[in-house]
This record gives sequence, structure tokens and C-alpha cells, in this order.
Amino acid sequence: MLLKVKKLSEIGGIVKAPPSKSYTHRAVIISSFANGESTLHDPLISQDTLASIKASKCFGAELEVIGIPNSYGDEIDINNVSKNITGHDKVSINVKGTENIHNYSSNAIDLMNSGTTLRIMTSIAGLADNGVIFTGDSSLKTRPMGLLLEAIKPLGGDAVSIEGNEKPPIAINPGFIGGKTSIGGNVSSQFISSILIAGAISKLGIELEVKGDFISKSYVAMTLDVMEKFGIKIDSDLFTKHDDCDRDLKKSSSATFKISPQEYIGADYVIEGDYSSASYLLGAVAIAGGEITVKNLFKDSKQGDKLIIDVLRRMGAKISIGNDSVTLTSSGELNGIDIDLHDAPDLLLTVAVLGALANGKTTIYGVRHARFKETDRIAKCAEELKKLHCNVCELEDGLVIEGGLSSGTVNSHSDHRIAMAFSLIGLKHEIAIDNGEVFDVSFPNFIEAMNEIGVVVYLDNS
Ligand SMILES: O=C(O)C1=C[C@@H](OP(=O)(O)O)[C@@H](O)[C@H](O)C1
Ligand SMILES: C=C(OP(=O)(O)O)C(=O)O
Repeated sequence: MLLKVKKLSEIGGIVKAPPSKSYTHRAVIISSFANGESTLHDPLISQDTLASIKASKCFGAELEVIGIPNSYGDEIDINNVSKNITGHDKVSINVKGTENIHNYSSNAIDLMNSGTTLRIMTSIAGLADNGVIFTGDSSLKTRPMGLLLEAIKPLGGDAVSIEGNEKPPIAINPGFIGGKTSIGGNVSSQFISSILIAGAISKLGIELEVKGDFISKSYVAMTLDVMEKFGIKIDSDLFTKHDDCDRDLKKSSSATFKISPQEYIGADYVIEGDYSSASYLLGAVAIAGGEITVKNLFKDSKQGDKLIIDVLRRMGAKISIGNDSVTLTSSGELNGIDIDLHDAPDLLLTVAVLGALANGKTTIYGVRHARFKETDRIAKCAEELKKLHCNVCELEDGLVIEGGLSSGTVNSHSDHRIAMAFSLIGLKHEIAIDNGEVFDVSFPNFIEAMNEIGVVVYLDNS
């Protein structure tokens, strides 16, 4: 389906950021393997988080999504999510953690498009008393797993790529008992989150060393954050200072983690707003000009994608930050910048589109790992920008964008972030995005949220 965009005369206003995808995954999975019951308030219900709900249920956890009309079990109709709620604040998930980890599914479990679910659940599945196979859509079958499969071996982990290409489908046997291991940090932080989340409840606990370049480190900070909220004590040098708001996220620093065997304790947990999704709302007003306040974005958040604030400020927008909101004012004139996205890979496409519409050159670097996502986002972004006659070239770890866009049709390659980021081009040039319906992977009410700020985004079936 084609995603198309029309701008009303004025855009902006006050809007709530959708709930964080990464925090929802973690809260769903951790509460599912906790002792006792949990209530997760304001979770993101999207295709990706449904994969985590489904996988956790397959291992015996009981999860009930409250507040979405016509929802029943795994079969939540994602169209109802987008049509019936514009904010998710009346939604919650009641979770009863499972006492025995056992795979109750007789078939391979289809994790659809969700890399986070695949990676985190691979270690958890090794704690079960029987085997499982994880598979997914054609994109998930391209996601690298090799470093994780190797790193869990010294922990008793027995997981193999069925096709022998270090990618899903992955067959996992029982045996993950914990112990000591190390892993390279330059492919995906999800491997590290996976080992930590399962390691904490394994027989021996976990000692993990991350070696070399450690990308997307803030996602591991989010993992530790949720683990701690569910009762786990962690010894780690991830932060240079004890005050973890004042973190040193230097590019090339390794880290160590030590966690004795413990149990997760069920909790009441509120999911904060998502800076990655908010980047499209803030970006739209930065491009078109106007003022917007995005609520549900916390000043002290551990999300690396908070970097969107610095990006937009450096490009020329005025930004003021409240404790739980961000207000942006823009004239619509933006300037190119140089930016390192090693800790915020999901901003790549938003920043690339902003750069393509800005005056002067934008250089994005440090984000080679964006090549291992739903698509090779560096290559696909360059390919699609070129279709709009943009002057862009690929770096191994980023993009150099000199702008010069015109109208045209692009393809999302079924990557939700390509669809949403490229829709922002519609504020300046006519654009149609083929396979544009995939935003429900992370932001099911994207259309409604954009409409709320005066950008008419719609799907054209004709
Ligand atoms: O752990 C997470 O929730 C995520 C980690 C990041 O992946 P990498 O660590 O592979 O960069 C990010 O891109 C992804 O969208 C979500
Ligand atoms: C890469 C992403 O997610 P995942 O790794 O969970 O598929 C994303 O949301 O951009």
C-alpha cells in the first residue's frame, strides 16, 4: 500500500509520545519470568511487542492485555489498536509469571519482525526444560545471531542456526545454566541484554565481559534499569559514575557485568514514552515550521534516542526540555550537521531525512550496525534518497547527504522506520511510499498521531 502525506496550513500542538518499544519488550519478558504478578501500565501494543507477548505465553506466562477493544490473546487486531486509541494510557497488561519455564508450543514460534524478541528470548529459551525453534519473517531471517550463539556456549547454551548461516530459524535446546563468558559489542547490544536477562535467573548467575567497540550501549542501560525494577542486584562498570544519569557512553569502551543467581519479583511498572517514535513528530515540526510539545518524554530517560534533542537543536530548532515533555519551535529552516549515531542507531533514518531537507551537508557516522536491522538501513536509505535525486553517498558506517530532493515514489522495503522517516519528506515535496503500511511494527497509531499535529498521512489503496 502507498503511504502518502499532505500538510495542513499549520502544524504542531500538544501530543503524547507513544510508549517505548524497548521498555515494553523488557517489561513483558522480565515480568513473564518473575515470581508473582505484575501490572504493566501504558505498554506499547505493536506488532513487535506482540511478538514478545506471544513468545512469553508460549513459555507458560499468562498475559492479558486490558483496554484494547476486541482483543483476545495473541490475536489482537492491530487495526483496532490504531483506530480506537490515540494514546495508550488506558491500556495495561496483567502478567502472571511462570514458575517452570517450559515451551508449550508444538510448532516453531514465529517472532515476525522483532529482532529484540528473537535475541532476548534465545537465552531465556535455553532455561526451559525442553527445546524450541524461533523463526520469523523474511527480514528477521537476515538478522545476525552468530556472536550470541557462540557467547552462550560456555554458559551451557545450546542453540544453532538451522540453515547453518548464523541467522534464524534458531533451534534452542535446554542447558543454559550460566557462568562466565565474553562477547564482542560491535554487532548488537541485544545479545548482551539477552545474556543478562537470562543470566540473572540461571543456576549459576552470570559474569559477562563485553569486548571492543560497544555500540547501542544505552539499550543495555535500559535492560539493567528494568531488571533492577524487578528486583535484581547487578554489579557492573557500565557507567563511569554511580549517578547513572551522568553516564559515559564513550564509543570504544568495554564493560563487565556480574549477577549472582536471583529471581525476578513481580511489580507494578509504568512504561515511559519512546524517543525514537517521537523523532518523527518533532522532526515533522522542525521541517515544516511551528511549535510542538511532545509529552511523556522524560528528561532523565536512559534512552539513547534522546539524542534527537541535540540533533534538532544543532540543526537550528529551539528546544526546551521539561521533566516529562519536550517543546520544539522551528522556522522550518534547518542546517546540516556532523553526527555520531553509535548509541542511537534507530535515529539514522530520521536524521538522514532531516539532513536531506537541510541547508548544507549532513554527515552521519558510527552506525555500521544499522546495516544489520530490518534492512541494511545505510544502503536502503541511500538507494531511496537517490530515487528523489538527492546527492547522497554511503560510508561504511554512515551517510554523507548534501540534499537536493525532489518529489517521487520510494519503497520502504517493509522497514517501519524507512516508511515513517520518509513520510516527513512529504512536508516539502510530494511523496508516496510503497509498502508504507508497516509502521504498525513500532508505532501503530502513527497516522493518528501525525494527523493530530496537522500532517495528513494516509494509506492509498487505489
Ligand atoms: O534492545 C533494544 O530494545 C534495541 C536495541 C537496538 O539494537 P542494536 O543493539 O542491535 O543496535 C535498537 O536498534 C533496536 O531497535 C532496539
Ligand atoms: C531495529 C529495530 O528493532 P528490532 O531490532 O527489535 O527488530 C527497530 O525498531 O528499528
